[in-house]
Amino acid sequence: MTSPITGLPYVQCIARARIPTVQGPDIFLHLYQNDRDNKEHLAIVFGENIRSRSLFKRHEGETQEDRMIRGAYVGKLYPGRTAADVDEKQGLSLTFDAKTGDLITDPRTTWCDKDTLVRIHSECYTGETAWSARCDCGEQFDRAGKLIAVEREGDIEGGSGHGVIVYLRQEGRGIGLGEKLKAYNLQDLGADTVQANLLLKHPADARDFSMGRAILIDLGIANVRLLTNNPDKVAQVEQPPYLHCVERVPMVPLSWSGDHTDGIHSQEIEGYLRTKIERMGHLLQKPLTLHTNNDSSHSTSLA
Ligand SMILES: Nc1nc2c(ncn2[C@@H]2O[C@H](COP(=O)(O)OP(=O)(O)OP(=O)(O)O)[C@@H](O)[C@H]2O)c(=O)[nH]1
Ligand SMILES: [Zn+2]
Repeated sequence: MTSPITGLPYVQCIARARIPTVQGPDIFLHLYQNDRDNKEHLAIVFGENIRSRSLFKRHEGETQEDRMIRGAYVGKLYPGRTAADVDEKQGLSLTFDAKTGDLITDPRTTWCDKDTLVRIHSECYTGETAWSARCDCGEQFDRAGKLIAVEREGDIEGGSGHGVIVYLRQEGRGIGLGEKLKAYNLQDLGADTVQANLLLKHPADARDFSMGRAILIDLGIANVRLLTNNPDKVAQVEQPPYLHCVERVPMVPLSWSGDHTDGIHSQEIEGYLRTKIERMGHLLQKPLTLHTNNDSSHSTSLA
């Protein structure tokens, strides 16, 4: 199979499951396969009615039980439920094109035509799992989930329980964990995050967001409110006429707000954020407390 949209990878959601979370709302984890790499890219979906077109499409010969096991069900699963396409308890039912098996989208059961809060997140094992204070990935991941769940936080309009975090397996801005660890050693030797990549003969940013676009389109998202500071991501989410960024929602580091006790505090994160602003064009207003390049204690002959 190839994607019907020129240039985009062909993506297929092969399974979805409800995950109750310690943060509050249930999320629906979607696992995607694609025709470009062997990685399992993910979509963390808030809202049962945001539906993957590839997941919900009827497969020839499959039973209602098969569909429930794949996660292609409406409403909520409960012991003894027999139909995937109908949730009798909630009075919900899905309909399909008899010829193609495609889901027919109905606003009573499927999220459509709404501006949707989205984060396109790239994997960061160190920041999300190993508590790294070198980068802000873990904090941004948590904040994205919180902002999608709430109605409003300060002057930011949240997702009120609807939104998507697309989780792309492009660790280390696409260079992989091994190369990122080498880049960290170069950073301890005085290079910044961009210089370290270049010294390793990688581009400053090796990522490709076409997978993210394909996944959002598969989820029926058309108008994106994108949680990011990265202007490149804003540009890369555009796939006219299918997908548009209607708003950029900034992600200001928690350590810059309030009484400065929240968030990540380390010399490394200061250098990282400073480089994102000064060398990668990130749209953040640098606070005065963030040192400039000239007073960095990291400068060595490498820099
Ligand atoms: N090569 C390299 N990758 C890093 C470093 N620090 C973090 N990363 C990776 O950078 C990526 C960060 O991705 P995101 O947080 O999605 O994006 P971003 O470009 O920072 O933009 P925002 O949306 O504003 O957060 C992840 O893949 C991390 O693994 C580093 O020092 N070197
Ligand atoms: Zn990170």
